[in-house]
Amino acid sequence: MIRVCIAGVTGWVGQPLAAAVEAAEDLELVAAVARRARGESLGRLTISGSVEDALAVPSDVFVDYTSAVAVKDNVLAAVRTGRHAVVGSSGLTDDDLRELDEAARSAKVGVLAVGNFAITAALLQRFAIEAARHLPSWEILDSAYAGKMDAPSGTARELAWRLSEVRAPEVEVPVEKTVGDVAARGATVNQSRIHSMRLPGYTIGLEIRFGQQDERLTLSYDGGPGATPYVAGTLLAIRRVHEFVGVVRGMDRLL
Ligand SMILES: NC(=O)C1=CN([C@@H]2O[C@H](COP(=O)(O)OP(=O)(O)OC[C@H]3O[C@@H](n4cnc5c(N)ncnc54)[C@H](O)[C@@H]3O)[C@@H](O)[C@H]2O)C=CC1
Ligand SMILES: O=C(O)C1=N[C@H](C(=O)O)C[C@H](O)C1
Repeated sequence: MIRVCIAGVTGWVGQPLAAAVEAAEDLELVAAVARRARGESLGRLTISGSVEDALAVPSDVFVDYTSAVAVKDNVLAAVRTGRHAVVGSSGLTDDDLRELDEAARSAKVGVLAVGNFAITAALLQRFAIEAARHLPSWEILDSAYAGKMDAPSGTARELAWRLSEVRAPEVEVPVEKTVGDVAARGATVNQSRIHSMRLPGYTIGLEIRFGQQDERLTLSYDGGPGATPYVAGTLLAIRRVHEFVGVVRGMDRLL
């Protein structure tokens, strides 16, 4: 039986994830965190108001679906107390992930940090890597709901990082030589250009556009209004994270 602690348990993903953990025969939800629901009951448990309180309960895997502001400290606290961690929350930078990797290695635990647990997003990433081997120029468009606080999205950051392992995209006019406002060229993440839009009416989406003379290729991912796609991927990560030591990024190693 894998004992699970979920931070962000009342959230869009946390809530259905807790129900799925409770329903699984090999998993047990032993602790949960949500600041505003502190003291409320969730099945047999009482929701903790802080990660520190939740980590006082013995558990094997800590799962974070809180926010870009809280995730780093939460996961550091979990790995330092010997928990494997599954990171759903977005907002972690490459430097944050290096710091978490160091902490996880010294505690000999695994951290699976996945920008997007949906299979369709994982497939976009795989197809984009293949395309980048043949097409040297691309830019990334990240779209999300108006209230999403972090940019670029975790999905976009992870894609840029994976593409950097293939090559740096070719650009004709170096971005710093832009005439006008350099910000109009988007953010540079691992050498890829990312343009983030935050608009009402949108949920979450990612597009990568490749271009070369006389032809274009666009790969596009669209997340719908429900959290179901993320729950299945997160359950897989909870079951497999004990196989790793240190930080592992992306769904690839699980597929
Ligand atoms: N990797 C993936 O596949 C996915 C990642 N996400 C990311 O997960 C995060 C959470 O997303 P949602 O579930 O939509 O958020 P949400 O706002 O619906 O829920 C957040 C939950 O975290 C709790 N929370 C917020 N700040 C906290 C803190 N400082 N300490 C303890 N608890 C705290 C809230 O009380 C709530 O229970 C976001 O960063 C989002 O980008 C969301 C969906 C899928
Ligand atoms: O904020 C969200 O909701 C999501 N964020 C993730 C990200 O930052 O990539 C992905 C997920 O599809 C939903």
